[in-house]
Amino acid sequence: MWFWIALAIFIVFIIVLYLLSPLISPKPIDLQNAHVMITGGSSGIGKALACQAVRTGARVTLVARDQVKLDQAQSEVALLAPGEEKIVQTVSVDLSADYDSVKKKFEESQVTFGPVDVLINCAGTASPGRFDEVPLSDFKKMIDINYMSTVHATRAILPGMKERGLGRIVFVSSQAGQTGLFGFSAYSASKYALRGLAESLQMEVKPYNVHLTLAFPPDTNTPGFAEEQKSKPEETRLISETSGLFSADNVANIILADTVRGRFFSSMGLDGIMLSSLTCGFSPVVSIMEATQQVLTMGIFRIISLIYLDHFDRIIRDCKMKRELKEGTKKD
Ligand SMILES: NC(=O)C1=CN([C@@H]2O[C@H](COP(=O)(O)OP(=O)(O)OC[C@H]3O[C@@H](n4cnc5c(N)ncnc54)[C@H](OP(=O)(O)O)[C@@H]3O)[C@@H](O)[C@H]2O)C=CC1
Ligand SMILES: CCCCCCCCCCCCCCCC(=O)[C@@H](N)CO
Repeated sequence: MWFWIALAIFIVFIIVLYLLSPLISPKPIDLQNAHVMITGGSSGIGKALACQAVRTGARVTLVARDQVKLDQAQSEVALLAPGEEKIVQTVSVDLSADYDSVKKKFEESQVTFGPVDVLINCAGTASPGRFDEVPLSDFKKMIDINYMSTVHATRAILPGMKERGLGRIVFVSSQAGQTGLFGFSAYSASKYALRGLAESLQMEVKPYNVHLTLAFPPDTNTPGFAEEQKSKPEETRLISETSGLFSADNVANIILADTVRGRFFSSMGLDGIMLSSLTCGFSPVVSIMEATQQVLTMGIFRIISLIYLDHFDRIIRDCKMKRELKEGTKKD
């Protein structure tokens, strides 16, 4: 009897929350004719995001350093929107270097395509390795490319969004920006930095109807991923593999859908969703449903995480043993 009363109260509670959700969720934005600027748009997840944005009717600016790769991506993406009108343009700039040139080039790109409605910060790179083997310069490189590029691009675009009282900004972090992992010391730190930035900034810009989305992809099949596989410690590879390998299209579709809805977290896959709930901390709330789910699942996800942590420790122990055995037989 009491069980059924409790269950009924719980169901009513969930229904009330569900009805209240629209009160705190931002209004979805319309991508039709919107100007979407994508850093890192010439490759991998960024290029897949550009394709998806164009399919939904947006005009897209691709930003990266290498003009050859940009031109190649531009023609690929433009094929998706047959017609006379130019819907893809490129900007070649090193986002990590000099803010003034980023600002100038971004201003020029808005003369032709209009003010940026959605800025997606996807430019980034990973150089995995053990803490004491990664070149010291790579620690700075990760901060410059993964973090400072995002600061520069966002700084150049945000004033316009605040003035118009409309905008979406995406930071592409990583699951390695939610938990530190073997071999990702330099990379993880730069991706965690994005979270601090996103939470601070979201609080500042919410009154201007600007919404941030922080995306946490797992391993994703891209040229960047193929490159990092070459130097990745075996431990890092095995640990990352638990979360699966996603296609760039799959990741891009989820990020874009969450951006349109103004969700703060964008995660993919079961592990990704569990990890986001577990590590939601003090992050902004945009949906009561999401908040309820976080509250109800946090404890159980912590228990599950202990099993994962133990599994990761075993991987690391086994790899160490295997290496020592190999070195031992070499000496003999
Ligand atoms: N692939 C994966 O497994 C995962 C990736 N991520 C993150 O997603 C993002 C995209 O990754 P992915 O698609 O694999 O990467 P790719 O290496 O395939 O593409 C990276 C893009 O960023 C651009 N870029 C790099 N540095 C700069 C710079 N200084 N200034 C301007 N543009 C730059 C590159 O162009 P150019 O070199 O010409 O400048 C390219 O367009 C990254 O931030 C990555 O950390 C997160 C989780 C998993
Ligand atoms: C309830 C708790 C669930 C816990 C699940 C934990 C799963 C951890 C797997 C982490 C995978 C990290 C991939 C990083 C990808 C990346 O950023 C690089 N490829 C860089 O390009």
